[in-house]
Amino acid sequence: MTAESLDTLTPHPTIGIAAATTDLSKVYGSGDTSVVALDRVSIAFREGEFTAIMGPSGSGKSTLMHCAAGLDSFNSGSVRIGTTELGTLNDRQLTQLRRDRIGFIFQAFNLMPTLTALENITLPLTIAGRRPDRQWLDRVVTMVGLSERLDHRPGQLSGGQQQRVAVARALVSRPAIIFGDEPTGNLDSRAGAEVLGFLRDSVRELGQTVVVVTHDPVAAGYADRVVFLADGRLVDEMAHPTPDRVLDRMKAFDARSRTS
Ligand SMILES: Nc1ncnc2c1ncn2[C@@H]1O[C@H](COP(=O)(O)OP(=O)(O)OP(=O)(O)O)[C@@H](O)[C@H]1O
Repeated sequence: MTAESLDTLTPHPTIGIAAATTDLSKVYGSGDTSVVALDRVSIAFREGEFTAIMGPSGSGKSTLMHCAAGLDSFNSGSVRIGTTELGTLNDRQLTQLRRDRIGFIFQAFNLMPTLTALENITLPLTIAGRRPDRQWLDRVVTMVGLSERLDHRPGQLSGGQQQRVAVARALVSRPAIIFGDEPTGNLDSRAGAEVLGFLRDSVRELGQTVVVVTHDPVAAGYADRVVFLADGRLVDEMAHPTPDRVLDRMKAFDARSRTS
């Protein structure tokens, strides 16, 4: 094969990529007490793909997510959302980008207790001074099964329902990417499965890009691919994961780290 024909097979690096990091490094502290949380991590999150980030405790999962989502600063390398390099933005622009282009789902739901489910879902749009697209809002609310609960406040909803409100809130502004930090960590397995099912539906039916950090092989089984971190480095990747295969891979890492 000629170099020319090879080149035509190589996808353009920005097309179809919702977010990417290149040689991303993050160090906490300085001197003897410094910790390298991320060590030159390069990863791309393709549009319309569901990625799970896994790895042992302290391997850098949350740090990677926070840096990729513009929630945390980094020491070197670069992060982009779509074609926007985060390093070129000032604080105001970064806040705006997070608000308009990124959806967040946290373990602790982070809903406003005094607002109804509907008001919570539309809050990012209200803050941005945008009107909800009624059809889209209806589609999102129906997809997460909240049509009958829109007037309820978070305190009147189960944990699973509250997280579904958070999923709808993340989806409603049609962000370039949704980041979830242990989004099912506070839910029982049934409610967790529902929330993960909705996230997967949003990828399949709405073309949403989703990235979640998780410890749970069952949760990772909902993703299109799993990336594994260890000691701040990307060490492995698995396409079309199943919980059993993910568990086997994690056991293999554990065995290797015990013998090294
Ligand atoms: N604010 C901080 N100050 C100092 N060190 C930190 C800070 N936050 C994280 N670290 C360190 O950076 C490394 C990566 O942490 P991180 O929270 O990203 O890992 P994680 O894989 O998400 O862990 P877990 O699964 O336990 O949540 C760890 O060694 C951690 O102790």
